[in-house]
Amino acid sequence: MVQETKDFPTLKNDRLLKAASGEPVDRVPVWVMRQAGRYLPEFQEVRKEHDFFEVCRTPELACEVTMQPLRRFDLDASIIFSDILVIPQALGMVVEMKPGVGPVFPEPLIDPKDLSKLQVENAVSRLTYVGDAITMMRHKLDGKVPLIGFTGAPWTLMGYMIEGGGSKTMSKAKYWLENYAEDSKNLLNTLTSVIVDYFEMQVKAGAQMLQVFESSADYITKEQFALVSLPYCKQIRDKLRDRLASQGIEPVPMVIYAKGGGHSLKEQSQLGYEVVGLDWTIDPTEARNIVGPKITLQGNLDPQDLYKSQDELKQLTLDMVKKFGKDRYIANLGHGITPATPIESMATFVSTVHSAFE
Ligand SMILES: Cc1c2[nH]c(c1CCC(=O)O)Cc1[nH]c(c(CCC(=O)O)c1C)Cc1[nH]c(c(CCC(=O)O)c1C)Cc1[nH]c(c(C)c1CCC(=O)O)C2
Repeated sequence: MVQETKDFPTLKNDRLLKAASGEPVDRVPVWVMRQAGRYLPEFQEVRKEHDFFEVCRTPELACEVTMQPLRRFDLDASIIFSDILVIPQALGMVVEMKPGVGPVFPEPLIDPKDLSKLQVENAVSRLTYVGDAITMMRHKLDGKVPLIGFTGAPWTLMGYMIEGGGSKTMSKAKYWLENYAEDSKNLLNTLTSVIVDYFEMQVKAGAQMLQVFESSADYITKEQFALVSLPYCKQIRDKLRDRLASQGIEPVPMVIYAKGGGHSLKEQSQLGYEVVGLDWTIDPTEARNIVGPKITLQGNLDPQDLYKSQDELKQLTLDMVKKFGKDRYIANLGHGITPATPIESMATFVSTVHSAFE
């Protein structure tokens, strides 16, 4: 099988990939969701000069901000700087990032007739800048740590496309599920197929692990999760595998992270993903009992714990890591790091994870 499609530098730190495949590690690997972001003054500097999506679309800028946290902290992975909302953009929707507000869609999907406006054909061709950033980043990393690619899951993307931005209730998207069931399915299928193309492109460009962000699982019931999330996340994994195998390309490990999906850990562990990401509401010991020994768990410190004293943070991090144990575990927060987090806390979190079993 073809291992890599490009001539990339040799990987020096493979703890993340070892943990994902269940091999023993010398110490627990750690990275942080949103590790490139507003809590870093150097990120703010870049954002003063450039619009958020301009950073995403310009490989040099995307690589620069991807690199920023790695210069400061002893992280075991990098994640390409981008956003889950580049997929709705590639489908022809306008998405703006408003400071202090978040993402805004001036023209969200109102009812099913709006689906015909989506430019589905060859949507991935409008995302080549992500692949370019990934390839450039693999060279810039010089094998320091692996590079993670990502996508939003279909339900989470559908939510943003219908709500027109963040929502406290997802009431409009849930209205679609109830009242436009067939159209909702069509939309979820469309997103699934774009995501498979997008992940294929990311792997070919050099992504070494892939994470699916189902960040809006917390708005739906366990029953709805089984209908609108699990089957599509499974299809993403299975279709991507087939697609890569047919071209002789080795698959990369995959992470499913469903914020609020703690009610369905068993089901998530049966999707064929190597790693299940946990939010902070789930107890590590319970999670391990539910998923069994053959899945790698990732997570799950409450991002708010980074606002506590350094001593408290150390203790909470140690307690967490000890509960998860050294093997089949990737340390992370239970959701993205928040903008006012003290930089010192990030350093404490990373070094505490690394020293946990010394
Ligand atoms: C739901 C979601 C989005 N984007 C993402 C998710 C899933 C993860 C999660 O649940 O947090 C994923 C994402 N967004 C961003 C990354 C970059 C890679 C990383 O360092 O983790 C990743 C992995 C950059 C970003 N994406 C965004 C920022 C901040 C925007 C800015 O610079 O103004 C960053 C660094 C903006 C964004 N993008 C999105 C929202 C809701 C917001 C606004 C909220 C916020 O500002 O934190 C959509």
